[in-house]
Amino acid sequence: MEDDDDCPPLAVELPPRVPSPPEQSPSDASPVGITVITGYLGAGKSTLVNYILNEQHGKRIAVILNEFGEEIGVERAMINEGQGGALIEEWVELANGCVCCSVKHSLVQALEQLVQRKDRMDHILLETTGLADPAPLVSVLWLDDQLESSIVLDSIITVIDAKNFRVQIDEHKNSSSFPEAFHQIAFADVVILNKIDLVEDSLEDLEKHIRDVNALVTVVRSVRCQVDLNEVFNRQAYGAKNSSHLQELLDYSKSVPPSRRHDNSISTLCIYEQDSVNLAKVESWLEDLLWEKKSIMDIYRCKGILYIHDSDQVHTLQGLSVLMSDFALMQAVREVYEVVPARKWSETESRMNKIVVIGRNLDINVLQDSFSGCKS
Ligand SMILES: Nc1nc2c(ncn2[C@@H]2O[C@H](COP(=O)(O)OP(=O)(O)OP(=O)(O)O)[C@@H](O)[C@H]2O)c(=O)[nH]1
Repeated sequence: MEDDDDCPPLAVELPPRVPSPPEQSPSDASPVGITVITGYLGAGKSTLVNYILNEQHGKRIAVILNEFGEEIGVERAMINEGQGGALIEEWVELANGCVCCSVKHSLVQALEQLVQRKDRMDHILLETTGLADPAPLVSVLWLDDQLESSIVLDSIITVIDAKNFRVQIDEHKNSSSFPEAFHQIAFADVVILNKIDLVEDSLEDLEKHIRDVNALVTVVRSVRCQVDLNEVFNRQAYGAKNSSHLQELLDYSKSVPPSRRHDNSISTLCIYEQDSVNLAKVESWLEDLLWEKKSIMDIYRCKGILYIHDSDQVHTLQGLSVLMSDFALMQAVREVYEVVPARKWSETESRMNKIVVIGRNLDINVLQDSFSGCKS
């Protein structure tokens, strides 16, 4: 375990600009949305950040970068703060390792610094290093008690280099491993399929590979990450109130036929159950699924709608699996899931449970049967 006291300061606090607005307590206003930008080395993450900062969208953006020790300043130097475009209110760099592995405290500290002045920003972008596994990071942003109500995880965007992805798919076609990029796709709410100017063959085929991994993801094609910014801001991918969007996604995923894949590939499956379920049983099922790992299945993420016995509310479910080793500095992050009432069932809709599961070695029979055990 690292000793935090020996570390250099991890977050750089900049002096306030003049005139300083009145300090605001984090609970004073609505939470600030945060978008996590992930993607393989060189995919175009900095290009996306620069594009967002320089577009005329009227939002004041704060950016958090994470880099490894010797690189400090490199990423920052590559970011163009924008002239007449978005205003960057704060810069915070995180040193001493990757956000996802060991610097949870400094990330929370950095975010706390930002939210102290959240009246001066509308949105936060967090650009991760290329090899980052987004899961632990997402769980910190999503569920950390210290940050609760100050920030809200808006979405995860994974930038993919279309040309490189094509090569990776071809290389892994006959092997039992899968491209690292697949892992980042599994956690994404939006995939930006970037550098399409460098690809001559079918983009549909690439999109199909992406959707085979994650049937819930929105795919946007781009050159130099020039995307419609409505795809970036206010997606509320983790919002409990976003049940109608979730419903659309679930209905969409139903229409995606399961394709033939290697047994160990990452894929999406959907569980359906008509009968109402018991909330406590569902929670214990989720804990088994996400934490205990009793089977060979590796669940990365799940999302769904629940029909809870004795409740007139549609409940939404979001779950995330994070390896214990990722939590060297964290405690009590055992159950990384959330089940919350979202809205009343309408008279016309048929009540049922639908859960999309994204993971590796998925077995629909095991998932379906074990969930059926939650019936009330
Ligand atoms: N041809 C082409 N080049 C692009 C496109 N998008 C980005 N690039 C270039 O690709 C290179 C890498 O882009 P970056 O934005 O630095 O990628 P990154 O993901 O931030 O890279 P790391 O920080 O090293 O992980 C740069 O030289 C960009 O100019 C694109 O759509 N087409």
